[in-house]
Amino acid sequence: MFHASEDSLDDLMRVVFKQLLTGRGNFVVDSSKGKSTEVFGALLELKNPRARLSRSFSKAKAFSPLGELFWYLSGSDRVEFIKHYIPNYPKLIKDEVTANGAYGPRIFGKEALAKRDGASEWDRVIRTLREREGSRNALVQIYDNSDAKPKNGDKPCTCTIQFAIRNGQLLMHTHMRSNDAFFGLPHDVFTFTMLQEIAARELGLGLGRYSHSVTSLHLYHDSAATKGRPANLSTSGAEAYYREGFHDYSPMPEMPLGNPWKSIEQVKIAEHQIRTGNIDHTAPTNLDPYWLDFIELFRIHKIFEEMRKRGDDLRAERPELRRVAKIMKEISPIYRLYILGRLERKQAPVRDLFEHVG
Ligand SMILES: O=c1ccn([C@H]2C[C@H](O)[C@@H](COP(=O)(O)O)O2)c(=O)[nH]1
Repeated sequence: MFHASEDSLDDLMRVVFKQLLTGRGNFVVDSSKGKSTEVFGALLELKNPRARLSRSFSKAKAFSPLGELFWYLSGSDRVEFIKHYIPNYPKLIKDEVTANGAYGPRIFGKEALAKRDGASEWDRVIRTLREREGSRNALVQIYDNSDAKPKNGDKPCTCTIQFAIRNGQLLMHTHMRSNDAFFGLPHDVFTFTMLQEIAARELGLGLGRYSHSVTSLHLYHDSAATKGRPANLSTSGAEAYYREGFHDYSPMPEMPLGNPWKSIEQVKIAEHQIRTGNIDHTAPTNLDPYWLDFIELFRIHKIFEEMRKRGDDLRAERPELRRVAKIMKEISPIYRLYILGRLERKQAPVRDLFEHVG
């Protein structure tokens, strides 16, 4: 059994990668998704669930986990939606249209309609905890026995998410049957700890620790792209990440107090508008900056996606990059790292635009 308890996602990834790159007792497994090194039976704890975004050079990603979170919150199983944030998704699940294993419909109902009516699994869990603080019953089962039957390549990797109140704080424990340490783990820790903080706010409780157990925690071996499978550079990526050393500890800001669902609904509308082409959609001005920042990140992601699709030269892109620089000055400085990461090669020729940011 592998066990790690750390303050931040980066510290957790560091010890997990160390185990998978150099630890003892690992297995080498040849699965349908490729060869991997596996630790069988892992228990991870994140002491501060807000330290859920990597601050590294190589794994600093905010747009795709945030997109995936809002995919869940929207109760969507549409590949079109998640593809906007994770372009490889259809290849990974071998379906262009429907993600059979999507977590959102299972937690919030299809298109979150059950959530709107207070009848989703999420609402049941919240009610259970309101009725009985000591409950050990506040869980949502995600993987279902029927998932074993071949529908498409996409079987949920998460078995259960469970919440509990201890010492006045909301704890959360996720159990996964299978977790890709390089790509899946950071996304899953981000989305689940966000759900934990949403539930804590809805219940008016403090945010406790996050724990995460995995049956097969694995790191794929590097492999070239084949017809059905994208290239995988997880092992060399994990080595590069490990060589970076220790990372800055910068938790995300706290979610505003009070029931967050009204704000979430507004962000969901804005996300949909922006993703589907209304890039100038303006959010209600009474929305807390915490949530407005997410909308601006969705806007920046869309701007970059459109630029990538058009493939213009930097001169043509300059007005849009100026807009990105302006947004960057206005939102929480914690997100600058992720925006700068997206600029990559663009940064040098347009350096002047970004000189006075931060
Ligand atoms: O939330 C998720 C969903 C999928 N995976 C990874 C785990 C496996 O590497 C792969 C699924 O493959 P199977 O376990 O279904 O073979 O996707 C995750 O890490 N997290």
